[in-house]
Amino acid sequence: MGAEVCDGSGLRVLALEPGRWDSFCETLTWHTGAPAKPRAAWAPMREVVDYDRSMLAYDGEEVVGTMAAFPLRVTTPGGASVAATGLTMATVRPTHRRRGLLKTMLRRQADEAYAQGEPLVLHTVTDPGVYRTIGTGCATRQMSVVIDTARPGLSVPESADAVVLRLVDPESALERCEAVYARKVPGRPGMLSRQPGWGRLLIGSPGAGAPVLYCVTSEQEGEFTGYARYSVDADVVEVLDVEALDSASYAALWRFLAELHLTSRVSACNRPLDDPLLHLAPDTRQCKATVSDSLYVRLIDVGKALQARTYTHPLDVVLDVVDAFCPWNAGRWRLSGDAKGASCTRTSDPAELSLSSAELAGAYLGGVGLRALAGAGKVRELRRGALAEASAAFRGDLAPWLPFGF
Ligand SMILES: CC(=O)SCCNC(=O)CCNC(=O)[C@H](O)C(C)(C)COP(=O)(O)OP(=O)(O)OC[C@H]1O[C@@H](n2cnc3c(N)ncnc32)[C@H](O)[C@@H]1OP(=O)(O)O
Repeated sequence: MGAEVCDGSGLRVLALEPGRWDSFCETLTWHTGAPAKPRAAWAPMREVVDYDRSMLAYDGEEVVGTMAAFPLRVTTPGGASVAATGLTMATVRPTHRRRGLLKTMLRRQADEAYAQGEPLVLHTVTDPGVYRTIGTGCATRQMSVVIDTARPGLSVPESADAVVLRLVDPESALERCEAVYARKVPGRPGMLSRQPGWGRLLIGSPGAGAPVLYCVTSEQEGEFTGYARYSVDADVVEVLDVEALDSASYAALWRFLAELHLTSRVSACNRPLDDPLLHLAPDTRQCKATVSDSLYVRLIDVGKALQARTYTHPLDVVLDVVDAFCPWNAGRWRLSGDAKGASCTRTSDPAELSLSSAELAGAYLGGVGLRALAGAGKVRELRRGALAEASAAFRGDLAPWLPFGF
């Protein structure tokens, strides 16, 4: 990545050199006012960051902007695994804000992704309104759930009694946990495959004062079938993650968490909106759930992106896309697809639905209905019936979900 002058005042954007990782992390902490972390806490990220695509912005010799990039693969509806750069840790020094620096960095990312044939970029963001200005849409939501375990226990199927649970050191079980996770990834849109360093990064490094992380694993007939990782804070079980290959193991793991001695609540901050967990509680009000936005998607190449997923019902529709930030996407596209595959090509046929790239990105993984967006005036139906057809075809059976932050 070469240098670029941002606004004629000497600002430059350069690729992050590997030797500057520590200063990158310290700068972003300083820019956001977040509590400082020791260098060791950031170290595992070194292994998974894409240095060529990560950026530092300079004013003279002074660093005034940061953006980290991670090479990721995301599951789309239908189970395809699509390469996509994940962008995060985007900060601009308070003295340099509102001068277009973030937009310059995102412009570089979009151009580079397009040149490399990547159909999407992914974002986790702290200010969605700012990212909306470049056409990103919120494509997944997550549920934070607190279960009152002082009330009746979870109602698990009898098959859970045959599941063998073991309490193990998270590090020693890491490889087997990652293998289970990898098998889950194609099954739900929004899930990211993890390159080796990510697993290590998630469980963190034990440090003085850090809560102890436990891992309970499940087995059936000698086969490793799942895991839950958690810590305990007073009477609350704080769940990091739970994955299982079958419903009996899943129920057994949650029952274990709910029955830990001297605890009265289980708190899991990131679960899919349609988590079967909600159906394990005998009393619906035992689970207090709150929903928040999670993964943001920017469609870099509308044609390639819409072809990289399948559609729940047969669909043939002409979309008129409004896209100021990636103008190569703007205009009409004929999208034809079904549960087996899709084609999306340029057309001069009359438009049947009109929407912005941000709305299309929000609906892309199947979590947001086009009809709901139309109800808010964000999608216009130009052929009667096109909205209902497209909305049903875009939606899927499972809620898309981003299982871990990047
Ligand atoms: C998940 C993570 O990224 S972790 C990092 C956490 N990040 C932070 O805590 C960020 C703290 N804030 C910042 O660093 C900066 O304010 C940023 C990165 C959000 C914005 O950087 P800037 O360089 O100021 O943004 P830039 O000038 O490029 O503006 C981009 C667009 O957002 C809009 N915008 C920027 N800041 C604001 C704001 N505070 N309020 C409303 N709109 C805003 C701009 O108007 C512009 O839109 P436009 O082109 O349509 O006018």
